[in-house]
Amino acid sequence: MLRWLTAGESHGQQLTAVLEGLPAGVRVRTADLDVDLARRRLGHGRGARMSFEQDEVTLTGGVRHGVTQGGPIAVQVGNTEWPRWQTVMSPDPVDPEVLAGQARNAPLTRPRPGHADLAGMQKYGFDDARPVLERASARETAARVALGTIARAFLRQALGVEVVSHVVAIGPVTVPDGVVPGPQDNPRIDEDPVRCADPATSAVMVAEVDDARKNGDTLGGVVEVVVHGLPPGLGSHVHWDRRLDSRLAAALMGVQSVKAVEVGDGLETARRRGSVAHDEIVSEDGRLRRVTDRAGGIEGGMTNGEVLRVRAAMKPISTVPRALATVDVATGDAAVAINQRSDACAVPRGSVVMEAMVALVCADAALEKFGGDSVAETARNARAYLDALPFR
Ligand SMILES: Cc1cc2nc3c(=O)[nH]c(=O)nc-3n(C[C@H](O)[C@H](O)[C@H](O)COP(=O)(O)O)c2cc1C
Ligand SMILES: C=C(O[C@@H]1CC(C(=O)O)=C[C@@H](OP(=O)(O)O)[C@H]1O)C(=O)O
Repeated sequence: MLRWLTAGESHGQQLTAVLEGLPAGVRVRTADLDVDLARRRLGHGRGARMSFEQDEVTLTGGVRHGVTQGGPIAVQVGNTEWPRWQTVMSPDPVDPEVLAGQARNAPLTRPRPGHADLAGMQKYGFDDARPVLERASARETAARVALGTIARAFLRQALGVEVVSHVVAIGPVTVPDGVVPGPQDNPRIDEDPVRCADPATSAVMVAEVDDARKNGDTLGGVVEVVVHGLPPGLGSHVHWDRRLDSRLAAALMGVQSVKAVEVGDGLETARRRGSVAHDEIVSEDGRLRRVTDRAGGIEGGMTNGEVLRVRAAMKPISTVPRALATVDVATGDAAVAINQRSDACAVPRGSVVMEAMVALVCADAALEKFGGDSVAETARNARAYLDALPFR
């Protein structure tokens, strides 16, 4: 079983992530993590913080000379902004007089509709939203992306699997049907300002983001993660919580701002008749193949050997510059919500986070099926399984 956990606050000293259960022998370097962390900071619509802050990544456990050792893998992602926050976010008590002189420490009492502020303050009995937003913030996704890079390296080296993603909608602007990136398409998609695989749609998306920003507004959208090369039979049809679709949905819904997940053609499938909703099976040169991939590569909660496709819908950012109505909980008076700097649209960055979550879940499902204390053993077990498949 693969397990992972993150700790750390948005303006804290660093994020910490631990990944446990990965076999030995996976080749991964700090520079690989840097690449994905840099991808997570890009995208038209990103906020100011993305340009001035850096992710300082350090592998502090489980990897030696560029190879995993079988033990828990620990990663730190340092915040280069820490020197400006070290008083306000100090883990140890600070002289109240010093703290009082810090504008940054002023209590945040105007909760943002759509953010975690109010519910978190009520739940924990805080009179300041600071501790809530510090942990609710999607800054935490940097730690998940770092772990996702390691899971992706395992999938590639054990099974030849590639995880890619693209933005399929920003606000009302949607890519045409049938745009599905190939296994090597991530670098090309990374070059697009909104990580859209269709250049014509990308231009309209960029204009939509510009228009929202000009009007003091924010946008959400939909990303699709596509996984090439998964063998059939990952996941399970026998228990609800072992189904791969339920695990993917939970992992994607666990990303800040995700409000819906679709597998394959998802909601559209529900509107179709059965005769045009499924993927018919044909035999070609002695191999079984699907004519279409409407199911997104999952049937009965298991991979079916086709390309896996899952979509996650992100709501618009809740720190809306044209601030929303709220109540100042310190006074009970009507107010406008906290409105600091914010992304206008985080969907392109979000797609890199969703890739990481899908890579982690697929790696977990692969280890459940094939096991292995070394990546070579996992690969050997997978090959033996594939060679013995009764219907290929
Ligand atoms: C990559 C990414 C970047 C985000 N950036 C912001 C942001 O700049 N401002 C903001 O208010 N929310 C941002 N969010 C969304 C909030 O973190 C999220 O809405 C909040 O934690 C409440 O959780 P919920 O939307 O799941 O209910 C971002 C989300 C992601 C995935
Ligand atoms: C820092 C990151 O994203 C942050 C996520 C976020 C939120 O509320 O989720 C709010 C913003 O932070 P701040 O309010 O300090 O400007 C984003 O910049 C990051 O992704 O690395």
